[in-house]
Amino acid sequence: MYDMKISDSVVFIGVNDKTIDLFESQYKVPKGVSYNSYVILDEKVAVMDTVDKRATEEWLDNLDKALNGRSVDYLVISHLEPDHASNIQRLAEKYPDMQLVGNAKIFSMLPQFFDLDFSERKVVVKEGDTLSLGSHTLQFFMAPMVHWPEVMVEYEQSEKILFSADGFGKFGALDEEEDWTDEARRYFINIVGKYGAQVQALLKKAATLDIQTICPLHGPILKENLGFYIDKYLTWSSYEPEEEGVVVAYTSIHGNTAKAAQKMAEILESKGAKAVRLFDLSRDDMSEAVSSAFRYDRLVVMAPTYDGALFPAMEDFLYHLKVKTYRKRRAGIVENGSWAPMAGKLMKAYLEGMKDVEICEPVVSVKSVMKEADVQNMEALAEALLA
Ligand SMILES: Cc1cc2nc3c(=O)[nH]c(=O)nc-3n(C[C@H](O)[C@H](O)[C@H](O)COP(=O)(O)O)c2cc1C
Repeated sequence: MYDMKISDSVVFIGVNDKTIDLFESQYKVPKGVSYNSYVILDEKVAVMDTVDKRATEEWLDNLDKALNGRSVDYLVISHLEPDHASNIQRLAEKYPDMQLVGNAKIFSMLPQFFDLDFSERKVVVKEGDTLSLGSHTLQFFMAPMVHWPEVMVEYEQSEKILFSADGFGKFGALDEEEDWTDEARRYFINIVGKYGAQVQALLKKAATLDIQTICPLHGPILKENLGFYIDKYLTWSSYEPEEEGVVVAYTSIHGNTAKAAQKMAEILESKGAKAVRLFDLSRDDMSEAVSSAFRYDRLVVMAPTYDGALFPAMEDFLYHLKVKTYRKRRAGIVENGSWAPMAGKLMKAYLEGMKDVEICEPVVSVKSVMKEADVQNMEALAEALLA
């Protein structure tokens, strides 16, 4: 269990969800996910975001315990995505005197989600505004498109805490301690990855603050070695590769491209590739393949032709890379086909549409079963990739 203690006045009231099958209906979360929420107990009491509707009752219990009979003065809404905002109306009904704190965009979007008149209960904040709770003061910073348009983060000045919304979030429930980086990367690349420029803008603002604790809306509270996490975010949001290495992402209907992919991995290893990660896109986790493609500086895509098009899992993979604005990397292509191979041309078209992706030659064209000439061509491709 991660240590989620912040201080006597700032209390974690989030909930683990270990029964969810797919986060956002597409990401496998074998270790679950947490919906984080916090309460600040001062002269005034502020709740920092709510949780998913899957976690309402446990969250309300946690809140009750933390409040110890007190009432809530403010609900700070940093983000309207339902995994954090589902309980706004429930809390507003429970505490009729509670005011809602958000920016103009939040209040313009709020009626889309809830059928309650909040007009008399709004505290509208903008960039740099502060809200005093007593000895604690919240300062608000707008973070549009990280990764919804209304997002803002809050900095608590006395304890130097950044409430970072979805920034610095990680998959995994909090009773399952594991390395932060892989699951935080998978979360970032797949969910926030398209918005690198907006994340960079937020990091610039954060750099002006003295931050001692980061409280995200998913995953552990970050208390030590914050430079490490911020560095990772700087890298991921700038689309720079994190490490040298090659992702070999393949699809195969009958196993021949799979064999060629295995051979490609062996060739790359024998030629000194620092790391080689092989992904069967039909079977391995797609979000892991996508985040690995961003982790390493080189990629080989290998796929058979399927009804004059790409095999669907490869189409899906390249679509994800395109949407997440994959760039600044070196790539190789191996196609397969038995009568009119098209996969190479189609994969090339995807990669050519991406910024600063250098496509290495030769594009290897296997005709059904890999032959010695194909191996030689793959060796030449590996050399060009690793050059
Ligand atoms: C349903 C289906 C559609 C295919 N469509 C094409 C095609 O349009 N053009 C082509 O050259 N080969 C086509 N193929 C053949 C495969 O691309 C080819 O046999 C390839 O070697 C399969 O590689 P694999 O063993 O890795 O699945 C098709 C195969 C199947 C099963």
